[in-house]
Parts: sequence; C-alpha cells; structure tokens
Amino acid sequence: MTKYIIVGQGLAGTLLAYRMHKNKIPFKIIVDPAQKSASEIAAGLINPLVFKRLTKSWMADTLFPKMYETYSEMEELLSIKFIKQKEMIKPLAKQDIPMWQKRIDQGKMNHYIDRIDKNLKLDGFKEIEHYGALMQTGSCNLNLLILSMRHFFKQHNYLIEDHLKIDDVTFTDKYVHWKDLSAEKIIFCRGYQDAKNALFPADNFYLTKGELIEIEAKSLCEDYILNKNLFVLPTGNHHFKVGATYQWDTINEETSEEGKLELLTKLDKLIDTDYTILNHWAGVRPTVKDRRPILGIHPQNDRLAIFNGLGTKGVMLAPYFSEQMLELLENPQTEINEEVKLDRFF
Ligand SMILES: Cc1cc2nc3c(=O)[nH]c(=O)nc-3n(C[C@H](O)[C@H](O)[C@H](O)COP(=O)(O)OP(=O)(O)OC[C@H]3O[C@@H](n4cnc5c(N)ncnc54)[C@H](O)[C@@H]3O)c2cc1C
Repeated sequence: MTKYIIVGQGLAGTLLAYRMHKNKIPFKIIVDPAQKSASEIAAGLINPLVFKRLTKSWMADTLFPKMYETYSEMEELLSIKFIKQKEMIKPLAKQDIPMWQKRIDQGKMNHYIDRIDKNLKLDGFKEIEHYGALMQTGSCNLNLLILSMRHFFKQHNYLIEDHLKIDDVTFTDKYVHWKDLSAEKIIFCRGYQDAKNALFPADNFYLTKGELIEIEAKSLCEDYILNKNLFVLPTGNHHFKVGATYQWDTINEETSEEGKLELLTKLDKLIDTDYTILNHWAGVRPTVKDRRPILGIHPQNDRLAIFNGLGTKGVMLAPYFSEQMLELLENPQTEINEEVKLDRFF
C-alpha cells in the first residue's frame, strides 16, 4: 500500500516524484527503461523567448525563477551539476533589428535580452553581421538528471522497473490496484504514450517528432549557444548537440536520413569548420493541440490523474507545474491555472 503510483520517469514523472520525496509523501514510480523517453534524448535547451514575433515564452516570468530554484535544489540533493547557463546568440536579419530595438526600448524584456550588436566572428562559425544576445539561457543535461534521479529513486526503494499495461490497472471504491500494489491515486506521466491512454479522452495531443545530432568539432567556439533555424549547443570536450527537427506527419522514434539531412543543411549555413557526427537521436514530444500542459484528476474517477503535455518546453514547465500537480493531488480544491486543467477536455 502506498499513497500515489506515478507511471513514467521522464521529466514529468521525475519532477513530481521529487516533490513527493521532498514532502515525505509515500509513492512508487514505475518506469519501463526499454520504453523510449523524450527526456532522455532532448537537448534541454532553456530559452525564454519565442523568436517569431519576439515575445516572451508563455508564463516565462513565473516559470523561470521556479525552474532555477528547483533544479539547483536537485543538484544539491544529487551532488551533480546538470544546469549550465550560457549566453545565447541569435543571428538577426536586417529587417529583424527594429523589432528587437523596440522590445529593448519597451523595457519588458530586460531580464532576457542583453543587447543587439553587430560583426561577431566566433571560431568555426561564419561571420554574424547582426545579432541579439540573450540572458538566462542555457541547458539542462536531461539524460544526466533522469538517470541520476533513477538511481536515487532506486536507492530509496521508490522505483519499480516494469512495463505497466493499462488493462492491469483496476479500481475499487477507494483505491487503485496494479499487480500487488494498491494506492489512493495513479498519475500517468507516460509522455506521448498517453496520447493513446484509454482511461482519458482521446484526440487532445498533436504529437511532434524531433531529431537531433551530436557532433564533434575541434575548432568550433564553445562560448555561446547559437540559435538560427536550429541550435548549436556546446556540451563540453568539443561536443555539440545540434537540433532539432519538427515533424508532424510521421510519428515514431526512428532516426531518418531526411531528418539528418535537414539538420546538416542548416548547420552548414552557420559554420565553416570540419566536424564528425557522433550520434543521431529521434524522439516524440508530448505536444497538445492547444499547446498547454495537462494537469488534473479525472472528473469521473478520483483515483485517476494525469501530468503531461510538456510539449517542446519541458525543462521550463516541469518544475512549476509539478508543484501545482502535487498541490492538486493533496487538495483537489486547489485552484490551478485554468489553461492547463484536464477538465478542458470533458
Ligand atoms: C528531439 C527533441 C528535442 C527536445 N528539445 C527540448 C529542449 O531543448 N528543451 C526542452 O525544454 N524540451 C525539449 N524537448 C521536449 C522534452 O523532451 C519534453 O517536453 C519532455 O521530455 C517530456 O517529458 P515527459 O516526462 O512528459 O515524457 P517522456 O520523457 O517521454 O517520459 C515518458 C516516461 O514514461 C515511461 N513509460 C511510457 N510508457 C510506459 C509504460 N507502459 N510503463 C512504464 N513506463 C512507461 C517512459 O519510459 C518514460 O520514462 C525535446 C524533445 C525532443 C523529442
């Protein structure tokens, strides 16, 4: 008997489980390590802006402080560093400059835009005529975070490595049961696998496949993250993650030659140095039709809950919304953000 069963140990399950541990709430977390997880391959880029119309990312001012606070707590808990802050350089076309200047003059993005400038020559990159430089940007080494937390959960006897089949989950008056485990509630955090979860309404996800590569480039500058149509993220030892693609027509976890070609074509427009491809990954982002996370307890079955829909920005969203999710589980009357409520699909 435990209080909560969490299914899935990607970013969503990991952050929710971390909060339960922190609050000394009994739980078990089930993960099938053979089931691919977007979190284990994602680049983990942290970027507060949406470049298209140069706006702040949804709720950035609220999400950012919680994100840095939570990850630094977890770094301390695990005695490892998985967050790296690094300035991001966004090469600009001449016609972009007035909009960037306007945003700087308006003063609403002073936390995030450091400056616009020109003529930047970085080792291994083609000369950048105009650019914007961003602050509070960086990356989260998600693979390290997820696997270190898996080790931590194992040590504390929270983790069950198994594949959960929906048909094996049963409900009685007050409890939910799976194999020999019983709990007050089960929370699904299975990433894109929950797009086909028979226990919840269908057709709310609009999944996005993504591919990225890792390269080694001995003479490429490692001081900044470059972001123009794709990102070039230094990860140390002359290694860089380069990504990502957005594909909506074919949803699977297979790497493709087209995906690789798309990335290499864009990369070659940005850099002029030799490199070797070390890795190529593909995964599926749990993106929702209205682009908002999904949090909630099932209105017709209060033993059933979901925390999902972290989409393209899981690193920013998971810390804040895992806290809201736990508050909701502990007190179902808690008012959470309207836009993320599971109720919107009923
Ligand atoms: C190519 C790519 C690049 C990305 N880049 C970024 C980025 O730069 N920045 C950013 O913020 N976000 C990025 N994302 C998005 C980010 O990865 C997601 O928002 C986030 O990882 C989703 O986490 P999740 O826990 O919901 O899902 P997942 O990470 O997919 O986790 C699902 C979990 O459920 C488990 N599971 C599934 N089915 C079962 C079952 N039946 N039984 C037991 N366990 C099960 C899986 O093993 C896994 O542990 C990227 C995604 C992709 C694909």
